[in-house]
Amino acid sequence: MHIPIKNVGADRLVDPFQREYYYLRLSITDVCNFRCNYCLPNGYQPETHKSSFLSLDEIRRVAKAFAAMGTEKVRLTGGEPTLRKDFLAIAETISSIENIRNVALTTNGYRMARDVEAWKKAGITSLNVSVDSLDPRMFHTITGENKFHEIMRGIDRAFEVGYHKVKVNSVLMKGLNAHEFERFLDWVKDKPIQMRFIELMQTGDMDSFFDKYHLSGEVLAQKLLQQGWELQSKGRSDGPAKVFRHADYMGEIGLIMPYEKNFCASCNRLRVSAKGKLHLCLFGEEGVDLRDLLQSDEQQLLLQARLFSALQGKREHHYLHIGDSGVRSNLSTIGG
Ligand SMILES: Nc1nc2c(ncn2[C@@H]2O[C@H](COP(=O)(O)OP(=O)(O)OP(=O)(O)O)[C@@H](O)[C@H]2O)c(=O)[nH]1
Ligand SMILES: C[S@@+](CC[C@H](N)C(=O)[O-])C[C@H]1O[C@@H](n2cnc3c(N)ncnc32)[C@H](O)[C@@H]1O
Ligand code: SF4
Ligand code: SF4
Repeated sequence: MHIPIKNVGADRLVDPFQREYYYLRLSITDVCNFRCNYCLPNGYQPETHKSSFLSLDEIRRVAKAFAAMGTEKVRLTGGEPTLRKDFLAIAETISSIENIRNVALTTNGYRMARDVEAWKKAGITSLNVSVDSLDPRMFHTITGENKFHEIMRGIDRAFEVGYHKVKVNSVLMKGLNAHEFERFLDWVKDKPIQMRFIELMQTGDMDSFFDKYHLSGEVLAQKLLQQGWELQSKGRSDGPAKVFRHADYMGEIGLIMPYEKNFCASCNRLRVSAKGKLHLCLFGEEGVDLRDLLQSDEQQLLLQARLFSALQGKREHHYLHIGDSGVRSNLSTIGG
């Protein structure tokens, strides 16, 4: 069956609130080798009746359909995306798709020192690496892995192979790593690093963890403003961080504050899980299966029509402020 896309208005990804989607967060595996206490405290647990993760061809088809509808940036995430054996082929494939200008990666950095040069050659244009602490022991406590020095070597290596900027993610938690805030600021004084502090988000797997460790990003924003940091404006395919700059610092600071009022007003991103479900929001719904329309190149227009029609059901915002994280038990199955 042929669906005339133009006639159903499905050529751009626009939702009922007139938000347009330029940014696809594509999870390519649920598997992870870390055990971050806020994400997978017991490590990745393989499913007994597991369906496989999207193949390279399926990934190419989904990215092509999004690109045809205005997507200009694809972020590879997971689980730990770099654990996939065909990771380089995935990066190369996506970076060769017309209209995709930015192929970004979010990683725990485990393979970075060894592989970052190959990532660059394969077309990864920007790197976000998670570093929850600058203290090797605290890093181990939070992530379950004693890999701090290796990750730091990976960041140095990224600059050596030609990345001009690296973004570093840290979930700041009360009584754990929150006291490192100033230390992180000092760390980026002479480095082209955008240091991002992510507010802990409540997920279904958490019981008292959230109440015990959650730290409001608003407090950090006030501190930055008092210290002379200035808020910068954003581009249309930028993520949700509020970015601050300071004349005395080479690095930047980004604050990701999902509990802030109006956080979702500028939502510009959609997600596809490693098993091929479209998720309209990081929180909330079960997802819309796309896999049956990823089996041949000829299905692209049908796929686009499904994407557009699903998008019309997108909610205006998440319901985290009333403690509702929907079906999301942790963020590793959707890539954050
Ligand atoms: N609540 C919420 N959190 C998000 C959203 N997008 C990203 N995040 C969180 O922001 C954190 C950092 O995300 P990254 O994968 O580094 O990417 P990003 O900051 O969105 O993207 P860039 O601006 O391209 O660097 C992760 O913990 C995500 O879970 C979103 O739409 N909603
Ligand atoms: C799910 S991970 C996937 C990519 C990669 N494994 C990594 O850690 O960078 C993406 C981001 O989500 C963040 N994250 C995971 N669970 C979170 C939570 N409950 N609250 C806030 N951020 C979270 C992580 O810190 C990481 O920066
Ligand atoms: S945050 Fe990333 S590295 Fe840590 S457990 Fe989750 S998926 Fe793995
Ligand atoms: S929580 Fe949902 S609606 Fe809000 S910014 Fe994130 S993906 Fe968009």
